[in-house]
Amino acid sequence: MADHVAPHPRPGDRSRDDGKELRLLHFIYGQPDLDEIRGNPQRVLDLIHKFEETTRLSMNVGAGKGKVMTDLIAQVKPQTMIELGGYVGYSAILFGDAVRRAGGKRYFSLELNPEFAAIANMLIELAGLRDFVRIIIGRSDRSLHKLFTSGEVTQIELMFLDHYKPAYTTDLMLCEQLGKIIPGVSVLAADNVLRPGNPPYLEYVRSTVEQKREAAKKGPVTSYNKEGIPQRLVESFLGDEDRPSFEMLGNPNLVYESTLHQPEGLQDAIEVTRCVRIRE
Ligand SMILES: C[S@@+](CC[C@H](N)C(=O)[O-])C[C@H]1O[C@@H](n2cnc3c(N)ncnc32)[C@H](O)[C@@H]1O
Repeated sequence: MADHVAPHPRPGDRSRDDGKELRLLHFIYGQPDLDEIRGNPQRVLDLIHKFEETTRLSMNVGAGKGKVMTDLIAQVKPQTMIELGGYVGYSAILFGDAVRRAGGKRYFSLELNPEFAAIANMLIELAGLRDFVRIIIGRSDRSLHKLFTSGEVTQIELMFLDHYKPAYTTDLMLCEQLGKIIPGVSVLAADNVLRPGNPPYLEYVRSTVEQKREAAKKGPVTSYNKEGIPQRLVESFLGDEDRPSFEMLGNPNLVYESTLHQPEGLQDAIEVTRCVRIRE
């Protein structure tokens, strides 16, 4: 391995490099009734929940917010869904299965950490979703750019944002400037907008066209806005010094309708944002 390649997980990653993700894989593949689990997404998810009774994985979207998403998937019925941040595959299995049941064709899971991606691939295979869910390893902005420029993805139908918190806004701006956010089609669902919180993203998707046009006068965005995002998250995954891979212009003329979906009893919520029209 070239010595300039940073190891995964990087310092600050919340996995704390304690091997719990590998222990999860052993726990699941060590089940005596493995043949009955094969091809059954719910059984794999149940085993992840069981593992979490003793070892907290901490980064899964979880059942409560997961239900918000599976309801949304049943309503939107995307042909293609993209998630930013796959971790060990919990959301890819839950949402990939829901997209398939809703008649969809493909689920892309974009994950930075190749070790997490390898584990997720093994669990997705066990769940019987190998031909449906594709994991793409790398940083989300470059992976999105490649998916768009290769023509594999022509528009955002439903995108789940659950990765490096400061990159939520810039990744959305990248989709906008490449013309992939389509009025009446594109829906965005962002996790962790209350806990730990993502004020720059909420401000962006809730601002008016006038406010965005005003902000755009300052020129392209070349760094991450980290205001109000807890420092431990700013230092996770990409690190405090990191910058977006592209200059982000966005498209200030896109009009969004954005609402918070907070399951009862949870402190966190998912922000669901629909692009409704474009202002000329
Ligand atoms: C909160 S976890 C995702 C949990 C997953 N969606 C679930 O609910 O099962 C965040 C993941 O995003 C990944 N990540 C962080 N920054 C990223 C980036 N810039 N591009 C792609 N993945 C990233 C991390 O490695 C981590 O696995």
